[in-house]
Amino acid sequence: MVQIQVALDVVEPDRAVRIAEEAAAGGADWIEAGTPLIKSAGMDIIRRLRKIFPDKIILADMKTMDVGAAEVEMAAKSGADVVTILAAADDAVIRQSLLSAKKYGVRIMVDLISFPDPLARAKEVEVLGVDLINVHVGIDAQMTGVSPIETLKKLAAETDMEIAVAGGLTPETAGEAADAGADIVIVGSYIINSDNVTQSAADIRKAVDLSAKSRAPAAEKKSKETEMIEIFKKVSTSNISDAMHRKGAMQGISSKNPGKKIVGRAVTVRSFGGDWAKPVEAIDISGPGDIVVIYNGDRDIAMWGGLATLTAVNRKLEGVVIDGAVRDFDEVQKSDFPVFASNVVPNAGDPKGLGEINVEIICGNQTVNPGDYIIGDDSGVVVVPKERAYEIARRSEEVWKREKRLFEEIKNGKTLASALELLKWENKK
Ligand SMILES: O=C([C@H](O)CO)[C@H](O)[C@H](O)COP(=O)(O)O
Repeated sequence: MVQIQVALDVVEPDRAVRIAEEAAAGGADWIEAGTPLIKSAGMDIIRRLRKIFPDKIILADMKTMDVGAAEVEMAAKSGADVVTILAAADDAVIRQSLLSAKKYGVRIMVDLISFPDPLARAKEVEVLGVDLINVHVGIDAQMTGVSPIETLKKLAAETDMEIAVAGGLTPETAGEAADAGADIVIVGSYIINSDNVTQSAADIRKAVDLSAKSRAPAAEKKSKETEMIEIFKKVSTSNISDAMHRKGAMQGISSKNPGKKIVGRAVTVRSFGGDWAKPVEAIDISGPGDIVVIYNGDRDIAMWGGLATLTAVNRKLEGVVIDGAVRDFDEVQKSDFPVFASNVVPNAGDPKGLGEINVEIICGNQTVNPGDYIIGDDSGVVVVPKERAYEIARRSEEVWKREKRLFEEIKNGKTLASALELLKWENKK
C-alpha cells in the first residue's frame, strides 16, 4: 500500500504536534519532522514525535550535505526511522550515512531536490546502496510551476529503489503519483495549511488508494494565466503583499466603492494637474479584464467622474485606480463600478491632452508597467509585476492557506500569540 507522509514544515513545535495528530487521524502513515521544524526545534522534536507516535514511521528531514555519519547518528538516537541526505552531497557523505544508518538501524532517503540530472544521480546512489529515493521539487521551485510527476514517471520505469515523491502534491497529483509508481507520497502544504487537517489527510489517503482505473479522468490542465487569475480572485491584497515581502502596496489610494474587489491587467496613463483627456481616451482602448491605472499628480483637481465611470461600465472594464482625485461621488457610488482613488473633490480639470497611455508610471508610489497585474480590495491596491505574477499568485495562495489554518486554531481557543509561539520568535537583534 502506498504510504502517506505528512511533512511538518512549520517552525512552532506545539503546532507541529497538533497538526501531526490531526493528520494521523486522517490516515498519514509517516510523520516527517520537516527541515524548518528541525532547524527550529532540533532533535527534541524527533524525540517528542517518537513518544507520541510509537507505531508510526518518523522521518527526519535533515537534508544532510556533509558529515553524514554524525547527522544520521543524531537523528537515529533521537528516534527517527528514516533520515534524508541530499543527492547533491558527495558520494563519500552518502557512503558514510549508509554505514551510520546500518549501525543505528535506520534507513536513508536520498533527496533529489534541485539536482540538475535527477535520473542519472538516482542510478548512481542506487549503486552506492541507497534503497529509498525522493523525487522532490522544493517549495520555492514549485511556485514557478514545476512539478515532480514527469521525473517520477521516468524514474519509476528505471529503478528498483522505493520511491518517494514530494512537491506541492494535492489529492489530484497524489493520485497521479500513486499511479506513476510512487511508494511514499509526501504532502506538506496541502495538509498542514488546511483548515481541516484530518479531512485533507483523508482526501490524500482516498486519492492514492483509488486504483488508476476507478480514478476520474484528470481535469484539463488550466493555463498559468487562468490559474493565476483564479488565485488572485480568491486571496486578499494583504496576502499578496505578504507574499511580496511587504512590497507592491500603493500608498494613499483606497476604494471609493467598498466591497468591490478588482483583479486585472494595467492599462497605464500618465496625465497632469486634472487633465482628463488621456484617462478617458484610455477607457476606449480598454475592455473586460483591464484596469485603467492613472497617475495624475494632483489630489485637489478631479480627473475622473460620473461620465467617465459610465463609459467604463459600458466597456466592461474591471476597474480604475487613480493617483489623484475623483468627483461625482454619488454617481460613482450608484454605479457600483470599482473606483480606487486618493481623494474626492467637486472641481474638475480640463481635457488638454497632455500625457501618455501605456508607459511606465508611478502610481501610489509604486512602479506600474502596462500589463502588470493589479489587485484591489477594501485594504487597498497592490501591483504585481507581470514577469513574477504566477510565482506571486502561488506564494500568496500559500499565505492565504496558512492564515485559514491559523483562523481555525484561534477559533478553537488559541490566541494569535500562543498559536505562533510569538514570545520565542520576537526579534532578538
Ligand atoms: O521537504 C520539503 C521542503 O523542502 C521544505 O522542507 C517539504 O516537506 C516537501 O516539499 C513537502 O511539502 P509540500 O511541497 O508543501 O507538499
